[in-house]
Amino acid sequence: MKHSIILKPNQIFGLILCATQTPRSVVKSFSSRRQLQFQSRRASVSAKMANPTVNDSAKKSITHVIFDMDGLLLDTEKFYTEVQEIILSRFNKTFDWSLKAKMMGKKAIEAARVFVEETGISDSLSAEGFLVEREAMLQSMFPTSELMPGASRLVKHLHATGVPICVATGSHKRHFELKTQRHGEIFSLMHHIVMGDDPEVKQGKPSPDIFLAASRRFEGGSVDPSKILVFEDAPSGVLAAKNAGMSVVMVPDPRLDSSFHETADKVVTSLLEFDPIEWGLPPFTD
Ligand SMILES: O=P(O)(O)OC[C@H](O)CO
Ligand SMILES: [Mg+2]
Repeated sequence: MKHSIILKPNQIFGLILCATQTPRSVVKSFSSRRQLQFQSRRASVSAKMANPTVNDSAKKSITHVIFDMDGLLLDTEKFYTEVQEIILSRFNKTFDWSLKAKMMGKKAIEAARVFVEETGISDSLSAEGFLVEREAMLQSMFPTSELMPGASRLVKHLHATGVPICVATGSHKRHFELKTQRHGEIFSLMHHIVMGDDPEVKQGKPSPDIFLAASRRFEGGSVDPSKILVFEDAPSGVLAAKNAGMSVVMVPDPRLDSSFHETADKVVTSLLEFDPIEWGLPPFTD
């Protein structure tokens, strides 16, 4: 008897993109279904292709936590927005949140390609040229980075109660150093930090590379992704966590279209709103 598999158009597109961008992940995709979420219409992140929300018993099995950095622990997304607005104004164009949603969380060169192509300025400004142009502005802004509300409280709480924590950021090392120079106390509590220019991070978010690399570096070796809770602000980051088989709490900027919320297992307006009990983690005592 013949068997046939019928895929929807967006699933076919997702598989093609997986095959061209992340061959290692494609192998996993057929057993997990999650890879089908990898891409969507117009190569942007889609919240419509959402995973089912994790059930209560899965939530209670969380043992480890991974934090995103830009826009989640640190209020640094505003710097990227500002320099992109400045550069686009030279071309009499405006920057908006639909473009922001496609760029945020990604590795610099990957976000840069999205920027010049989506705005139609690639004939005048290359992705590499864009990165050079914005660099001086960013270097002056990053040292002023501030923590997001609730970041210090949550990181200190998890560390104090013995929950292993780490950071997985698309930001590369040079920028990481500038952004965190006033926040050594918080970042020193992390067991490890994986950055976008790490050799194990072949593809930026929404590839699962960075979260899987982070999961392998905890004390005692590789941690089962189903026991890991990720905190993210970006659509590409939420998708990366789901592609890695992890649970994810999203803390989105209120200007981000709410359709991007659907992929997350939980959405909170601020880290202050997060309740550890819901995930089987030690309760706050303050
Ligand atoms: O959100 P992060 O920490 O992965 O950083 C990604 C880029 O550096 C900024 O969008
Ligand atoms: Mg982020």
